[in-house]
Amino acid sequence: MYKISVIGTGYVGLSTGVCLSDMGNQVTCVDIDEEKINTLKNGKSPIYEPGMEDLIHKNTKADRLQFTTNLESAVQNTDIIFIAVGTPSRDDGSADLSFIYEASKTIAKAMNDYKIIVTKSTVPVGTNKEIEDSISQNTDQDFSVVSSPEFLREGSAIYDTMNPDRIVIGYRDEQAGQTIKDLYKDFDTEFVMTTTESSEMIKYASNAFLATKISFINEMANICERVGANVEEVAKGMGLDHRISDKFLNAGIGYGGSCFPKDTKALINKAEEVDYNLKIVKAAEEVNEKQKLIVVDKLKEVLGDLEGKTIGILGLAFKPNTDDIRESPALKIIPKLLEAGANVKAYDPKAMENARKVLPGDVVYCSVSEEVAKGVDAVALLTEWNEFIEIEWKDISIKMNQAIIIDGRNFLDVTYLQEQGFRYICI
Ligand SMILES: NC(=O)c1ccc[n+]([C@@H]2O[C@H](COP(=O)([O-])OP(=O)(O)OC[C@H]3O[C@@H](n4cnc5c(N)ncnc54)[C@H](O)[C@@H]3O)[C@@H](O)[C@H]2O)c1
Ligand SMILES: O=c1ccn([C@@H]2O[C@H](COP(=O)(O)OP(=O)(O)O[C@H]3O[C@H](CO)[C@@H](O)[C@H](O)[C@H]3O)[C@@H](O)[C@H]2O)c(=O)[nH]1
Repeated sequence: MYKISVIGTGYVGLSTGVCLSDMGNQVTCVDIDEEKINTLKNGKSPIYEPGMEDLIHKNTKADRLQFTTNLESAVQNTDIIFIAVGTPSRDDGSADLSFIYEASKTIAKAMNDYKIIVTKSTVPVGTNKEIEDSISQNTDQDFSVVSSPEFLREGSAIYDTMNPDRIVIGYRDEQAGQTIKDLYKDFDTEFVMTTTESSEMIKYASNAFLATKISFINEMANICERVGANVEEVAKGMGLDHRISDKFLNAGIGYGGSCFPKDTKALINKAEEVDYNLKIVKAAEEVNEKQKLIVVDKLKEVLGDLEGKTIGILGLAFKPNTDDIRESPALKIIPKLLEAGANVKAYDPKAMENARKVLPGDVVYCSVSEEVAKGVDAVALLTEWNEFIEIEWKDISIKMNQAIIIDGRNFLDVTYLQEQGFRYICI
């Protein structure tokens, strides 16, 4: 049993803290956001993540998990400190590391004996070394810094934390690296024991590769459309080759979320810093930006001028099973539709509260998906929530001005929809 504190209660911090406590460790989760900590103290999760609240209840009840805003006392009462604060994009694409350095400084000043500090946040190559330097400038205590990037996906954060494909541990101090490995000794997984620099690069290279894979299949989709091929069948045929694999070959309106857009930008920025032109990742990003707006182009193709037309949007989150809307394609598509003079009605099972805070005020939010269809000229599906499959499309078509569906995620059953009289357009 280890005494652990986790700094930051976002997707990564909360999943790390909750899972480490479920594994029998004593865990204190810390955040500077009092509202989040109060929510957590009341047994609620500040983010929508399947299974999260159950684990919060179970482990707080077992007295293994607590929440606080007091970073100093959390540091003093624990031996291993995970940093899981945000590393958002700056305007130039570089990673904003101010939360990392702020947290490192506070940790250093509070340290009362030897600590292992583990960086879970995604940080550019070289940052762990800088964290080490920053801490040693602010303490006389002995400590080790270990890099252990996180690979969880939102929407399956608990499952991914408990069942990782690999655990990467970058270290300078071998014993500290082994201690972190020991934390996960019950996991049946591969451990990559490496330097902090390689560990940092593994995270960025993985995200950049996955983003590139998505942009690649989206470009294939765009060619397929022009030559009469079906990208779904092309992806299936490609994916059967084990060297390619069928994962991350779903064509659609591009990737969003809090990681791929920000991490590709940060990697490009890092490459520029060392005088290297990262052509492939730049192209992946460029393709992705264009891909998001394909829905608008398709709506214009079928409806002509969008002025005065009403569009129903199904899905606002950047992917299903999350309420996260960071970099969601919906945030690009909806303003474009409004700019073109269209009226927009929208529904998302979990993300409407977050969307309301950032989308223009003239979007009309609906309480159920069926309401979105009433009186619209077309429905555009932007997130593949399972509940959209169960919609009684037959009853819906009669409520629409025109029975047109643009499926931005190639998700719905084309044969069934065409049988119901829909004009079905996908990617
Ligand atoms: N979201 C994901 O799916 C995911 C997956 C893998 C890696 N990552 C990486 O993990 C990091 C965290 O991502 P996230 O989405 O969980 O972040 P987030 O932005 O959702 O949450 C970060 C939290 O840290 C808190 N915080 C900031 N400074 C603090 C301080 N000094 N003390 C205590 N709390 C502080 C904030 O209040 C916030 O609640 C990022 O680097 C991200 O790139 C994210
Ligand atoms: O075939 C695919 C797969 C995904 N996406 C899109 O790609 C984005 C990202 O999806 P996903 O990777 O499932 O979600 P994230 O939660 O952003 O997770 C990614 O980013 C995290 C943060 O770094 C990493 O930890 C994860 O390993 C990595 O998958 C979403 O908009 C998806 O709609 C596609 O368009 N096509």
